[in-house]
Amino acid sequence: MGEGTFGQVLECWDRERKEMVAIKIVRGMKKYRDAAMIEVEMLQQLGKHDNGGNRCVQIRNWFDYRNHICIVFEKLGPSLYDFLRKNNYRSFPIDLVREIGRQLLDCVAFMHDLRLIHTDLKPENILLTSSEYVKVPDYKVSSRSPKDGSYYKRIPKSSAIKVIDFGSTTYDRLNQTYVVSTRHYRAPEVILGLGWTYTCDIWSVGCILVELCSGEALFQTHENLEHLAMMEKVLGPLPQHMLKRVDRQAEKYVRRGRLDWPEGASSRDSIKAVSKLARLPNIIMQHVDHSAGDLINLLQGLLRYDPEVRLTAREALRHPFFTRDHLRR
Ligand SMILES: Nc1ncnc2c1ncn2[C@@H]1O[C@H](COP(=O)(O)OP(=O)(O)OP(=O)(O)O)[C@@H](O)[C@H]1O
Repeated sequence: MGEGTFGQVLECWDRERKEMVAIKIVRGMKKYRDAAMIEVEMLQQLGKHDNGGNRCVQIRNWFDYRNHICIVFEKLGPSLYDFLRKNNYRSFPIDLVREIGRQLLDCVAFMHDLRLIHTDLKPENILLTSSEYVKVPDYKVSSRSPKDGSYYKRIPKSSAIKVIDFGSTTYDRLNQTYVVSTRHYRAPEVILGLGWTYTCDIWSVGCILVELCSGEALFQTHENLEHLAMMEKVLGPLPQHMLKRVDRQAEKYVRRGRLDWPEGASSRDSIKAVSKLARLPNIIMQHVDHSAGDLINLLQGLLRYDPEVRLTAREALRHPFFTRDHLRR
């Protein structure tokens, strides 16, 4: 069902419970075994508190087989990333983004209440609970080639999702500075070495929601300076007080109190990639017809540079994007 640096996930038949399950078979090396045992502990901790078990993937069991830790999970459907990819990176309808966003923030709020930080939220780690989908006509097809079957786009039948991959989940400790998150979803305070906490998950949620609306990752980059420049293009200048406190590693990205851009760029292509990005409201308005105003306002709260004033998961859940009566409009 999936593969990664950790090992493989296989679809299996549980003969005792008579159900399909997903078993993560972890590589035999010590560092992967250790990480797997932390994941088991986190999953058990989450499972104990997750009433109804519909936020995080449920662990059924685990065992050690020929030096491989094997974790047995309930079987879920495709990841949001797999779904987008098979759909030729076509965006999700806004009402689906809202339902997914609500569940994702509910899961993050639940984890944060338990003093846990996921640190690796991304579309690959959010699974639809069902693989079923419907095909609907795609009205935005004109600019795309129809050879990939693209007169239709897929919409999941159910919006139900669960979060997976608790291998990097950690308890909150003051001022952790090691690098976390997968690049595209990494918060500015992590890149700048300013120390991070719960709100690094909130930044990732902001990036994920934009991606679901547009179909493409917001910050497609592999370099720190280019990444920060992309953030400034989409969200405006980084605050002075953050640039002043950067650590030794990140000093090279700052000159005279501002980002060393475009002077420090590694290539012309890099400058081009940054300059072709639009401001956040424009990105959203290109893809969303209704509720764009509410969504933009929510995203501006989730993607605040200063982690101290970034929305918490509970605050985000109270935002009008989620609470307004959308059916009555
Ligand atoms: N319960 C499940 N049901 C269905 N598919 C699953 C399940 N758990 C994992 N998968 C699939 O296996 C993939 C890898 O699983 P997971 O993310 O837990 O491993 P990982 O250690 O995070 O791998 P990496 O860090 O390299 O991404 C997932 O992206 C998903 O496609």
